Amino acid sequence: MASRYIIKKLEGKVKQAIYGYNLIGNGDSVMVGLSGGKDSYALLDLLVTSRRSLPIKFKLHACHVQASDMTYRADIEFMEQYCAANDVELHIREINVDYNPNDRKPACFICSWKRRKMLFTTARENGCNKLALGHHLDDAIETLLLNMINHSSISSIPPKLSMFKGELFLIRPLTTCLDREMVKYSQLKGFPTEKEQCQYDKDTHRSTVRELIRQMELINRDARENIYRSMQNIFDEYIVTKPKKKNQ
Ligand SMILES: Nc1ncnc2c1ncn2[C@@H]1O[C@H](COP(=O)(O)OP(=O)(O)OP(=O)(O)O)[C@@H](O)[C@H]1O
Repeated sequence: MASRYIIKKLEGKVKQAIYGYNLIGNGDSVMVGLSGGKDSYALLDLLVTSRRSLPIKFKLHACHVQASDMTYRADIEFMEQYCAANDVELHIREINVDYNPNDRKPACFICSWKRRKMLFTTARENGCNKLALGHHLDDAIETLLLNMINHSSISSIPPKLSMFKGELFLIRPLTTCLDREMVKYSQLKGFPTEKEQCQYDKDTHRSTVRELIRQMELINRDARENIYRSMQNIFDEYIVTKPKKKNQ
């Protein structure tokens, strides 16, 4: 009963995001970035379910990008079986991160930049007009806080973003889903976790922000959702604007 509830709840959240943010329409070709982790498997599975249940006709592709010089390895066999059984066209691509420890940029930054580029290229080569990523609510609020702390900006990862003058849209159908819900969903559906972790898999800033959010929940147990919703409630008159310069 509890498992049925969480599955239905997430199906409802994804459906709401699809309609509420106009993420997917008739005739769309959607490519899912499939890392082999719990979030992107859950995303792909929830989109497979949406395609069956919603009156929207769309094609599904999945693309897994493997960094040949990193140790992260996903279960490719499972991916192939899942995609074949669910009418999803799978594309496996390879990149070289070519990380030099003397570089100023961390390995994760270079890897994710090259991976993103490969996802864009593969989506466009296959006529996809949407690229779906498995970011969820926790990712959105962690990014918001990190951008405030590090870049003095109020910005996050939006549910829909136009790229290449509207030729491709980046979409995030899990935008209102919580990380703990994704963990549960993936366990219930029996999705694999990655076979081998990446050797650089330690974003200490993100884990510190995660801990900070847990502390915030001690003040208000709805802190997580409230921080997310605060991006939808910006009161122009009650924020600090930039002061005018002398000659303005
Ligand atoms: N190697 C990859 N190949 C294809 N898509 C990827 C890959 N890595 C990440 N992505 C996409 O980018 C999203 C965000 O990546 P991130 O590394 O933050 O993943 P995550 O939060 O650990 O999610 P997941 O559980 O899906 O790995 C993923 O959900 C997925 O859609």
